[in-house]
Amino acid sequence: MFHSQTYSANHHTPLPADLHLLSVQITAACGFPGFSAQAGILNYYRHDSSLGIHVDESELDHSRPLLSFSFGQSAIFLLGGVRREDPPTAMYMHSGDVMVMSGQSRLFYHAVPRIIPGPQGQTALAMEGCCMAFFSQDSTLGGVLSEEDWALCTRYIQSSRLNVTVRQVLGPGQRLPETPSPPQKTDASQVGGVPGQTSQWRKEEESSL
Ligand SMILES: O=C(O)CCC(=O)C(=O)O
Ligand SMILES: [Fe+2]
Repeated sequence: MFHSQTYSANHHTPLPADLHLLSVQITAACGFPGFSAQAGILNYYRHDSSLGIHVDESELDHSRPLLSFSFGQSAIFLLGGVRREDPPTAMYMHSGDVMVMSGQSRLFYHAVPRIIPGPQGQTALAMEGCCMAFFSQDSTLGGVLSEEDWALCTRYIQSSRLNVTVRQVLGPGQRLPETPSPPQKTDASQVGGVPGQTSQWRKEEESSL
């Protein structure tokens, strides 16, 4: 079952600057200027993983779009409606796909019931196309990954799916409460991060569909 999360003003790791810029550019191109990428959540899926039905409503401002980037193996994504019982539309999410949930769909129920192998060869290609650019020399993360680490990531993504969602948490004039939760685990997202923007890590959990 998916548990709701809360954002904290005092416990966060910075969001990678590249991911921030990419999110701002995609949302602007989709007609949503002024988006601020304030939080990121990473979902790791093995071949037998799933994500239960939920609505992303932990953010304080729901009027801003939510972006979802997919890498590695494919997924079946179910997009429902505002009510849990609304019949869902099933769609594939392949490596390199970006989904923008905006307007009404920002608060639609959704779930990931199945991970399926990506189209032959496309996983590796999308990895190269998307992630090489992400970790390129021009990038703030450039040079961070050794060849050995890169080989490890490539192997990992050949049997797993990685999904990154990027959200704007606060509307104009809104502030996060300070919370006493323990500091989050540190990771590569701290390199070249955007101060004041959050990166959270969520392990996927079994579906309750
Ligand atoms: O993995 C996905 O495609 C969906 C992730 C998701 O719904 C979320 O992070 O809230
Ligand atoms: Fe979600």
